[in-house]
Amino acid sequence: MKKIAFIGAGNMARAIVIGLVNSGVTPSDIIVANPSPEKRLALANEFGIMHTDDNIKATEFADIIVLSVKPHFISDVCQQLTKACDISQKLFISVAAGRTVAQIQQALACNAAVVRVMPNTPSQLGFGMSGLFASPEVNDEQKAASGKLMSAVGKIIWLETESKINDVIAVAGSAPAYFFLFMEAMETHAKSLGFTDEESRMLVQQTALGSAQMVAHNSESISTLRGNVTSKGGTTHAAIEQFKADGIELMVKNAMNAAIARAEEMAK
Ligand SMILES: NC(=O)C1=CN([C@@H]2O[C@H](COP(=O)(O)OP(=O)(O)OC[C@H]3O[C@@H](n4cnc5c(N)ncnc54)[C@H](O)[C@@H]3O)[C@@H](O)[C@H]2O)C=CC1
Ligand SMILES: O=C(O)[C@@H]1CCC=N1
Repeated sequence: MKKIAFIGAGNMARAIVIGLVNSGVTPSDIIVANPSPEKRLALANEFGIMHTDDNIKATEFADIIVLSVKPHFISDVCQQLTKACDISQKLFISVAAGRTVAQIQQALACNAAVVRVMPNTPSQLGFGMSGLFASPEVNDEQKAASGKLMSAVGKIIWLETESKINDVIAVAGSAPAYFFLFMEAMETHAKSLGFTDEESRMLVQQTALGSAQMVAHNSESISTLRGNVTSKGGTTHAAIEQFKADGIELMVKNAMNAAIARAEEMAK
């Protein structure tokens, strides 16, 4: 594996670093740069990776630079990196939502090889789902390296067009939060039904885990799995009909489209 620098040591960088180290990448081949010490020191102490407060040093150390700062910092960070040694041969991987290849290359002041990745936080457990788009400047070796890097933390799909990144945001990048919201709502009502905090958490957690495992381990459609739980005229039927009457399909579609619209707006 090549040397990898993370610029920004927040949630997403942490998720990918944990996944990489757990998948066997040598910790001393990873460096994380962050101006404030807390998050980078926590990562360095927990996983034995290198750390610095200097983005340029991290960039000079690595072959692959993972841009993992908030979208509104991407341009400033890239402009700063142009002061590092020759960056033209490095591979830049951006996980930022709403920042295009063209914007990144403009800030880097060169037609650098850029792979846009839209990962999600389950990457920290090796259960990530990422969509990847490679700019035309990315060569076969760099494409393979970025695919290998993200495959270390979950499943990947390659995208033919950059705009599909926004669709991946809606279906996977933002989506863990949708499931958490649903689980939170169930947990809250379980408590109001009189279960203890611990019982509520376990009831919801184990049911979500079991359901996801059933989807992963069955070839039947998700719709069939739902049907198998739903006895005609029974309790599940009553619940599902209530969800439908309250407009769950439209709610989900509108929420996903809102994520896409926001990503498009952020790219302007
Ligand atoms: N959190 C998520 O579930 C996902 C996030 N993303 C993308 O990942 C990127 C990072 O998001 P999070 O990790 O959630 O944010 P975060 O706020 O947790 O982490 C960003 C980190 O960057 C650091 N930082 C700020 N300015 C910096 C600079 N000039 N140089 C170096 N580091 C700097 C901050 O101190 C912070 O630790 C965003 O662009 C977001 O769109 C993509 C997919 C999923
Ligand atoms: O909320 C966001 O903008 C980022 C991108 C996908 C997940 N978190």
